[in-house]
Formats: sequence, structure tokens, C-alpha cells
Amino acid sequence: TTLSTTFLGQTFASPLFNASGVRCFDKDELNSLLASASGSLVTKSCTREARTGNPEPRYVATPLGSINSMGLPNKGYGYYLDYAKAHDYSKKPLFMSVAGLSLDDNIAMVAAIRDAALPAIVELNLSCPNVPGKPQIAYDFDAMDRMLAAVSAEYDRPFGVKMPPYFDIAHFDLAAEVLNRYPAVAFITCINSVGNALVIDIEREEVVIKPKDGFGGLGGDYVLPTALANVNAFHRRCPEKRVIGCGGVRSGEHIFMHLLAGASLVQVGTALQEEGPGIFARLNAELAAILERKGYASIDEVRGRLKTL
Ligand SMILES: C=Cc1c(C(=O)O)[nH]c(=O)[nH]c1=O
Repeated sequence: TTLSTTFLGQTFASPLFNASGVRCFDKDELNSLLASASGSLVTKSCTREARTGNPEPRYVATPLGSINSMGLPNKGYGYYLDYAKAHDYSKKPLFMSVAGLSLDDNIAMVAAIRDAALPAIVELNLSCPNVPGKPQIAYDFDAMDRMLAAVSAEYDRPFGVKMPPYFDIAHFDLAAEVLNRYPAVAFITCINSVGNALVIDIEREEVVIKPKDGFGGLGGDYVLPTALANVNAFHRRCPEKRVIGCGGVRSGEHIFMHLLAGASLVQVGTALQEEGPGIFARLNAELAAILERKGYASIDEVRGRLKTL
């Protein structure tokens, strides 16, 4: 059994890597992911200028997962571009997550990434739920269309998009219709956190995070079925594109579910935040054991094999 796979012409020894935003803020964290058993790594979503983000507490783990309203803290795109320039791509592929606060910022950032002519893969974040006053682009289909038209015109290479969860079949149809207008969108990462949830501490009779009156994006066990549905919905609707699964993964079984639903690669968020980069060795072993037990020679054979009744 092998866990290796190819994606956008690059080889991944494992399909697993971090979800953007998790343990990927600076070069020390990125180098810890590089040294781990992950198949790749993705940088924290970046903006044109560095940001400190929202006041703390802004990330809290709960028994069933996590809630966060980080507010897009990052070192600015130049920092991550420098990291991408110094990265040794023979070790493992690298993704750069881009989350500009405006269309012009995204254009400027992807133009700089394009000019650097690196093997780095761009994941355009259309789904940050925690920047006050900035509604999620991917929940406004016209805005998403305009953003993809502009970015695909500027960035002359395949790239991917990080999508929020949708909860209505008509929305799967509308979002896929927009994405299918852009052949340059080679992959779709589903899902970002389930936005604007509220976790309550009953002893204190209080919310648990400071920003946005306690409203934040949900991750972990809470979101696995929603993540699987979004992976499968876009896998079915976008046959020319690949899907990266993200959401609710903390075991080999969860990864196998994402692969059955149609995922080519799988990102780990909350569980990585809580367990650390050592999680990748555990998850690789658990996934390999499942493939062995079921007689699959590679993860590619599992992709999209989910049966309906
Ligand atoms: C890029 C901002 C994001 C953030 C954040 O920085 O608050 N949190 C998420 O759960 N998803 C995001 O996409």
C-alpha cells in the first residue's frame, strides 16, 4: 500500500497536510510542518500588509472541536513569498494561501507570486469568516465571479480556492456553476470553518472568545459531516477539478471518508492544533492500516468510490 499521490503534477508522499491558519504563521511553525510526516504544508492566509488580528482569546478548543475568530493575523504576503522562495520543493510541495482584503490586493499578491515563478501552489481563500465588515466572498456569488475573473486573468497558472461550507443544494449548484467558468481553478478546498457559531461557558455565563461577541468559526468533530457533504457536492459538480478535503479530521477513518467522498488530498486543522505535527505520523499509519485491511493499493483507488443506496 502506498500513501503517495500526484496532484497538479507534483508528488506527495502522503495526502495529508495542515489546514491553512493552523501552525503555519511563521517560519518556525512552517519548518515544524516541513519536518513532520505531512505530505505538504500551506502558509497562513496572507494579506498585502502584516496584520496583528483580533484581540485574544481568539482561539479556544472545546470537547468537540474548536472555535476561532483570529481576524487574519499574518506577517504579510512578502514574508510567505520569501519562505516560498527559500523552500526546497524536492522535500515536499508547498501551498500559499492568499486572502486579500480587496480584489486589488489579491491581484497584487498573485502577480508577485506569478513573477517569482515558483512551484508553490496558490490556494485563494474566499471564505474567511472573521474579518469584521468583510462578508465572505464565497457567500456572494457575483463577488466571487468577479474575483475569479480578475485573479485568473492575472495569475496565468492553475490555482485553487478555499471554500466555506454551504448548506443548501441550490447553493452547491450556484457555487459550482461559478467555479466551472474558470478552468484555471484546478482545485477546490472544502471546507473552511463553519462561520459564526457561539460557544458558551455556563459556569461563567460567558462566551469563550473575545472578538465579535464570541461568534467564531467552528472546527473539529462538529463539522465532519458538513465537510464530507461539501467535498462530495463539489466532486460531483466539478469533474474537471480536484477537491481537497478539510474539516473534522482526527483519525485515519475520517481521512478515508474524505477520500471516498472525492478528496485527492486532505487537510487537518483543529486536531493538528491540539495534537501537534506528530499527528501526521499517526494519521499516515492509521490510513495505511485501513487501506491494507480493505485491500486498496493506493489512495487514488479510493477517491470518489462512495456508494449511494
Ligand atoms: C483567513 C482567515 C480565517 C480565519 C481567521 O484568521 O480568523 N479563521 C478561519 O477559521 N478561517 C479563515 O479563513
